[in-house]
Amino acid sequence: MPWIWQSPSWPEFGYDAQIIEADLARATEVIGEISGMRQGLGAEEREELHLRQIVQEALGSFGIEGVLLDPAQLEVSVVASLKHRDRHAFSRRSDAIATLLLTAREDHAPITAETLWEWHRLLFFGMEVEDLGRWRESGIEIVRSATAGRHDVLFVAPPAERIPVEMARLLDWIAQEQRMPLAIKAAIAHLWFETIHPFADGNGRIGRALIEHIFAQARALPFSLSRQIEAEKRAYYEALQAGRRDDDNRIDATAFVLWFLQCLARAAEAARAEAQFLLARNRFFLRFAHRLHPRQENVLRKLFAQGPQRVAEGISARSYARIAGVSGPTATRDLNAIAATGALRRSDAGGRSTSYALMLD
Ligand SMILES: Nc1ncnc2c1ncn2[C@@H]1O[C@H](COP(=O)(O)OP(=O)(O)OP(=O)(O)O)[C@@H](O)[C@H]1O
Repeated sequence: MPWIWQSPSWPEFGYDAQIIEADLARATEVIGEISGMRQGLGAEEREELHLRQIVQEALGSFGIEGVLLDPAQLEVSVVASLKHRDRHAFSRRSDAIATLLLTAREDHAPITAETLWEWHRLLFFGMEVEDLGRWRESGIEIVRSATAGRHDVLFVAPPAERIPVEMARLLDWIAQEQRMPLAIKAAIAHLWFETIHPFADGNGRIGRALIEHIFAQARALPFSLSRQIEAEKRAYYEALQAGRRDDDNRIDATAFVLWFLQCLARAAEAARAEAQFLLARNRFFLRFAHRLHPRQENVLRKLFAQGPQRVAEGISARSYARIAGVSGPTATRDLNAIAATGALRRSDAGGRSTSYALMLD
């Protein structure tokens, strides 16, 4: 079977503007809403959201099989990278990943082959991988579930000797293309990059960093898209396959572009909920912190750190005692004192199951 890169239309990617129109409008609208919400945050809150975003992205999408990234370690690395953006000496993999993610989002220089090689070195910092920091030197095929002796070849990428020319053409297109809506440009660049599959490993992750980089040319995405792609991996793979239809004189990428825009909107909606939660938390402490004992505030902050679901469950004397490291009677006394400030409301259940709801506005 001839592969798409063997077609005479390669690499003329196109899409049906009418089919994607509504989804493009939706994605643009919700991204705009989040950017607007961010404008309304204080500098500290914005920095916190940014930090969370990078950490989530790294955790959700930049781990390596079998080598888990430690969230706390990663946070330290991201904070350090945010403070010293030009640093080049790392001792840990999490430092290198944090630098990769920040560079992809914040470096406005046109992307070159050297940039991508550098990202590849950062991605695999401290690890032994084939063709580190350069294009792959052997062939690659993408297979579906390779079981002993049998597998379906989904796609064969272009041979290694074509990569320098193919990548030069893609990078040139990224530099030149100015008219296309950014979200569509990012989708096509990603699809094109994955079709070339220029590295021996890490093509998914570098391709996702490329998306962030393209958005950052105008305005960095105010949330993590990689995390959403990771959560929808099966549909993503199908969209990659479906988004390369040979259509006489062009490659019809409509199916992939459509999926990408919808994924973008879902990521933005999740980010909106997170930002709203953060704002509600800040308003909560603004209203009540001055009336709380430091231990009480500390327990409530720990609860918020566990996310919206945990906060919605409220807190019992038992969990308060565990979090604060105090006895049951002290926990009950503290909870009643907090309830007296109006920050908590005691549930009617009573007895051992008594729980206190947090009074968010
Ligand atoms: N049919 C396909 N054609 C082209 N590219 C594909 C296809 N299916 C998957 N891909 C891409 O290949 C990536 C996997 O390639 P590779 O293993 O080199 O990347 P990775 O970064 O190590 O993996 P991951 O994306 O799972 O983190 C997928 O993330 C996807 O972007």
